[in-house]
Amino acid sequence: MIIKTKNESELIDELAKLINDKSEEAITKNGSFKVGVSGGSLVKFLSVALQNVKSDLSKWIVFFCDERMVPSDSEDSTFGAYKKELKGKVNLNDDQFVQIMQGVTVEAAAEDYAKKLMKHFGEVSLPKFDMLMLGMGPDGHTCSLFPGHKLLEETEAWVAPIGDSPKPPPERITLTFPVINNAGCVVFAMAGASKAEMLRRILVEKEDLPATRVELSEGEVVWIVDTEAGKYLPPDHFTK
Ligand SMILES: O=C(O)[C@H](O)[C@@H](O)[C@H](O)[C@H](O)COP(=O)(O)O
Repeated sequence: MIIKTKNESELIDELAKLINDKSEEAITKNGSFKVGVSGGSLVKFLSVALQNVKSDLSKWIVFFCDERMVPSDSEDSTFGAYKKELKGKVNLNDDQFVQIMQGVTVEAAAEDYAKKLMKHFGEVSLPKFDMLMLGMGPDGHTCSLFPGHKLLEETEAWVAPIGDSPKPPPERITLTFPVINNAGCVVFAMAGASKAEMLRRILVEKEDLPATRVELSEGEVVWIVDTEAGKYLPPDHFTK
């Protein structure tokens, strides 16, 4: 589903509506909302959207779709960015974020994060997130899954280490495609002209890029774009 909005503020409203629906559904059914978040521009969108959701935030468990191997007080830390942006605005405690282990190798951090997922999801064949909020970079990457990288072919691990990320910092951990594509819902929220050409290549040309490979086995992928980001998409591509 592709939703076109006039501007960033409308985009944030649509994102908030989707979060309300998905979190309410999950909390009613399972008593918690297990959601994965990315870094980048999403942090700012969420810091506004979450002020307008009616969801019971105390029932949220927040995971990272990818995270950089840097201390949380580093400017590069996604957890650090959320702490800074949400502070005083959104009622999510630090301990509701499932954080990655720092000060160890990327391999050890990925293994530890997979164990943390197992603790929350049980010993299932694949964890099922209620929702993943993904970003897409100018090269079509999503999470820390970059074009042409061997991690695109990962079929076993839930969480993979990456030591050679083309986007700095080089050391990160990331969810893998089997986990991403098992989610109940994925949302990409995109604003600005810098996303327009890549969105066309992904959604119209369907070029084999990481973001194109996000295809859920059961749930729905929702793209929420503003006018600028969606300017090269044909009108018949929009659901709304
Ligand atoms: O570690 C990262 O780099 C981010 O988690 C990444 O996956 C992000 O979601 C995209 O790069 C999009 O970032 P923007 O929304 O800022 O373009």
